[in-house]
Amino acid sequence: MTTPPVGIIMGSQSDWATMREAATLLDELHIPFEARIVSAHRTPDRLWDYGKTAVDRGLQVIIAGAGGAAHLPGMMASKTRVPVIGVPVQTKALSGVDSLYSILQMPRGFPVATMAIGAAGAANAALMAAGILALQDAELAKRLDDWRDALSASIPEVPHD
Ligand SMILES: Nc1c(C(=O)O)ncn1[C@@H]1O[C@H](COP(=O)(O)O)[C@@H](O)[C@H]1O
Repeated sequence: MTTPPVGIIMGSQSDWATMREAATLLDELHIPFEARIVSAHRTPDRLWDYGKTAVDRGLQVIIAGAGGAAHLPGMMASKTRVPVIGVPVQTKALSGVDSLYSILQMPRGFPVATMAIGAAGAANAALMAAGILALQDAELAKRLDDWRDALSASIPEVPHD
């Protein structure tokens, strides 16, 4: 089976409600992806394998969502040079600021491109992945440009009730 260019990974099934936004957008843009539950804390061997094989499998971008002590995106960035886009999942206790800071403050050398907290961040992660892939794919570039134009065109010039 051929590996899709994008891997969406998340720390728990409970993150899927957020990460589904990324999946929906990738679908809209006709970008193949795989979705997996991988946790640095709960399934460290799975994280290790996923990161170790990412380049050879042909993954081009990894979107990683996690909440709370959100070490998954950073650990994945430690294990593979495939670009990792991090999505801080909103938490009940600390509103996702915990997730945001856990993902954002990577030490020099192992970056994670960190999005905003929650569903909008997940959607933007997909658009960021699309932008990266579009550098090498003219047809995708056209679909992404059209998607952006359609969004701009949908924004009204004046407010209404
Ligand atoms: N942050 C991480 C990691 C990790 O970073 O490896 N693994 C699970 N989790 C997070 O724990 C939260 C609660 O998980 P449960 O809902 O399963 O209790 C989730 O948001 C998940 O991302």
